[in-house]
Amino acid sequence: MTTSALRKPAPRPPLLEVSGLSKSYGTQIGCRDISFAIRPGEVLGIVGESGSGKSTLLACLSGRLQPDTGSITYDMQGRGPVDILTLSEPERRRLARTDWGIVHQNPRDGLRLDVSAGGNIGERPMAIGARHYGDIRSEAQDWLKKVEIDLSRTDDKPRTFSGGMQQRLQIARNLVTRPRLVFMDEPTGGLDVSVQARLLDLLRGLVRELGIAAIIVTHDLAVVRLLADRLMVMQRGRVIEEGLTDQVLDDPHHPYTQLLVSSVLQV
Ligand SMILES: Nc1ncnc2c1ncn2[C@@H]1O[C@H](COP(=O)(O)OP(=O)(O)OP(=O)(O)O)[C@@H](O)[C@H]1O
Repeated sequence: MTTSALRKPAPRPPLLEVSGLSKSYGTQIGCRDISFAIRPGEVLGIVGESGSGKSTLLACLSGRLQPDTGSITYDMQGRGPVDILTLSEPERRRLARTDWGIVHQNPRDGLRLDVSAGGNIGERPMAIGARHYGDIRSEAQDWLKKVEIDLSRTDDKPRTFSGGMQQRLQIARNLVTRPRLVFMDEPTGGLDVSVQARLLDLLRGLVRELGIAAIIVTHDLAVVRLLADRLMVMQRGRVIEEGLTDQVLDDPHHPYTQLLVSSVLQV
């Protein structure tokens, strides 16, 4: 056997690596000294009470907010790891269109309400070069089926949809181009409990099927229990506990995480 046959393949670099990220609003801490890495296909949950810095962190990661310090390195296809804070605005927008998805808590923030449901899904493939109308429409309809929206609604505008349908459409719009990383901000927030459960099942199936990495911000432990491989718990802008989701939830070490877990169990 040659020595090269014995050599182990080099470990794949993280898809996203965050180091020492901080953001303040004047004297108010948004998030402070956050570091973590996420690998391809991995789902990271971020939980914490209101005001703990989850949205600030997510906005910095997805390029919507400029952090004060720290670095965010993303493994770009065909280019390798780049610090996204050094990308030009057009480069960052292109990355957001091709490699990333962003699922907002309020689906109306992530949909074009006056464009048909099919058009909402077809826009992303078109933005990256798809031109054949028949193919785009049939792909849009495949996705409507996947997210359980009746095909008779293809040409209807999402403003005529229920909240749950709008959220499912937003998910289809984001996943149609098979992004490698999806940012989700309270994806089931504002929905009825029964609608939430179905949506969570659907999301879990899609994320696993497509092997997408995701960062999910929520205050709902049921969401992370079902979707996240790993969990970070935030309080007052800092990460106070992290680890495998089941480990953190079944054996929380930090008093705040213990409180969070026990308050859910008491409900
Ligand atoms: N635009 C802003 N200007 C000033 N302070 C802000 C701003 N946005 C957030 N903050 C402050 O930063 C801290 C973190 O807020 P952030 O919205 O990131 O928390 P969160 O965990 O996402 O809360 P929620 O779950 O309520 O959305 C809070 O103290 C908040 O008041």
